[in-house]
Parts: sequence; C-alpha cells; structure tokens
Amino acid sequence: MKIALLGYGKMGQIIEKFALERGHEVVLKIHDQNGSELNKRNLQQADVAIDFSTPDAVMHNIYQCFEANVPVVVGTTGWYGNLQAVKNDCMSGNHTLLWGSNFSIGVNLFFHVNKVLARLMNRYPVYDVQVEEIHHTQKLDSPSGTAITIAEGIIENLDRKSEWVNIQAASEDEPVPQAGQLLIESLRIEQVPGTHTVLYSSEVDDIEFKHTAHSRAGFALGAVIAAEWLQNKQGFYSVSDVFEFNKNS
Ligand SMILES: NC(=O)C1=CN([C@@H]2O[C@H](COP(=O)(O)OP(=O)(O)OC[C@H]3O[C@@H](n4cnc5c(N)ncnc54)[C@H](O)[C@@H]3O)[C@@H](O)[C@H]2O)C=CC1
Ligand SMILES: O=C(O)C1=N[C@H](C(=O)O)C[C@H](O)C1
Repeated sequence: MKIALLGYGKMGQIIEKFALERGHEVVLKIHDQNGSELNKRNLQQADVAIDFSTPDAVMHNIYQCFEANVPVVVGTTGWYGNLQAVKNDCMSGNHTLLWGSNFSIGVNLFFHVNKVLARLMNRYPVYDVQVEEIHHTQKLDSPSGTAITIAEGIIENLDRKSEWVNIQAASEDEPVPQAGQLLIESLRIEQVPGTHTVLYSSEVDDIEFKHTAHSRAGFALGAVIAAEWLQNKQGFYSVSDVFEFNKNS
C-alpha cells in the first residue's frame, strides 16, 4: 500500500518503520512545518492516510481526506466531541474512515474484558469504580482517548454509572464525583507511553485491572494492521471492527 502519514512525530515515525517492514511505501509525510503539502493532489498519491497528528489539526486533516476521497485511519485523540458529526459526513459522502483511541491488541482485549467485568459488577454494588490514566508530559489531551473508551465501556454496562468526570491527579479544587459519576483521574509523568487502570474498591478489598504499554510499538503496529484491514472497504469503522472480540465471546 502507498501510505500518507498525517503527523510525523513520536507515533508517525514508528508507524513508518512498521509500514516499511510490512512492505508498504510512505508517499507523503505531513507535520507542522509542511502543512501546505496536504492537498488533494498529494493525498491522492496514497491508498490510505494514517493520522497521528494533534487535536487541533485532526479535523482539518480528516476533511482533506474526505475531499480527496482517500480512506483515513485516525489515531489522534482529543476530537471525540465531533465524532458523530464526522460519522454523518463520512456516511453521507460515501467516504471511508476508521478511528481508534488505542490501536494496540492488548488494549483492545482490555476494552472487551472491561465491559464484561462492568456487567458482572451490577451484582456487586459494594464496589465503587474509578479509572486512572498515566501518560508522558507532552500529551495534549486529558483524559486520554483510551480512558474515555474505558469509561464509556463501564457506563454502557454498569447501571450505577451514567457519566464520567475528569480530574488531574494532585490538583486542588477539583470536583468530588457525585453519585452516578465515574471518576477518570489523569496523571502526567515523564516518558510514560500509556498506563490505564480500572479500580473497583469495596470496604474489604480492591480489584485492579491494569494495562501498561512498555513502548509505542503496539499502538503503531495496530495502526498499520488497521490500514491493511481497511483496504477495499468503504464506510465508517472503529478499531473494534478490526479485532472483533465481540463476535465469539
Ligand atoms: N490511537 C492510538 O493508539 C494512539 C493515539 N495517539 C495519539 O496520536 C496523536 C499523536 O501522538 P504523538 O505522535 O505522540 O504526538 P507528537 O506530538 O509526537 O506528534 C504530533 C505530530 O503532528 C504534527 N502536526 C502538527 N500539526 C499538524 C498538522 N496540521 N497536520 C499534520 N501533522 C501535524 C507535528 O508536527 C508532529 O509531527 C495524539 O493525539 C495521541 O494522543 C498516540 C499513541 C497511540
Ligand atoms: O498521547 C499518547 O501518547 C497516547 N494517546 C492515546 C490516548 O489518548 O489514549 C493512546 C495511548 O494511550 C498513548
């Protein structure tokens, strides 16, 4: 496949490495210094675009891909308030987009088991639940996209939670979650690629369900696999369509 990389930072560069190893070609690399090269003619050199850019850039990039009619895999986080509008435009314009808050197979397994565990916890109201995410200090968005997907998986399946609220760890004057609110605590520590924990706590014990990324390799490989999966497809997809854990369990 010929790939356009929209965003050539920490993730874009590792994605390039996996893409080349798997026999693909990178025909376009867009970053903050060459944004004017993101045009219809250049994009149409590619079979697929992979966007790991910034929350500010991603919407423009998505609509450039729609305009050029080039399928796009979106790994960038921090834009999910626009997800429904993008889905509508994708479907009505017969475009192709696949998005995911986290492309690693481990986290996608985690997403699935998180939902099963949340459903089970309806029977055990003695447990309260919260989500914690830890990332490197350059991260622009908070909470992480992965933490939002985890929280939504809990809210869909656990009757006693109906919305999430975010606090920055160690900050003062943050709201204490009310009944029905699921707390997502965000912590920023140098060099951490991404750690997510779901914590169920009762009077007598804690149950911790945790995913720790050791590097960005899992995210990057998953994004290339998703781009391969998207070949010859049309429509609006998420990474859960690629891994399909829901089908047989
Ligand atoms: N879904 C997933 O599995 C993962 C998602 N991410 C998300 O991917 C995004 C990128 O992460 P990193 O590579 O760590 O960030 P980074 O800051 O290292 O790289 C961002 C890149 O975007 C470029 N950029 C800035 N403006 C741009 C524009 N207008 N068009 C294209 N590129 C532009 C920057 O020059 C830089 O090359 C973040 O939103 C992050 O949360 C990160 C890891 C995994
Ligand atoms: O910014 C990051 O680094 C990451 N972002 C994604 C997120 O917001 O969940 C995925 C991963 O945790 C790394």
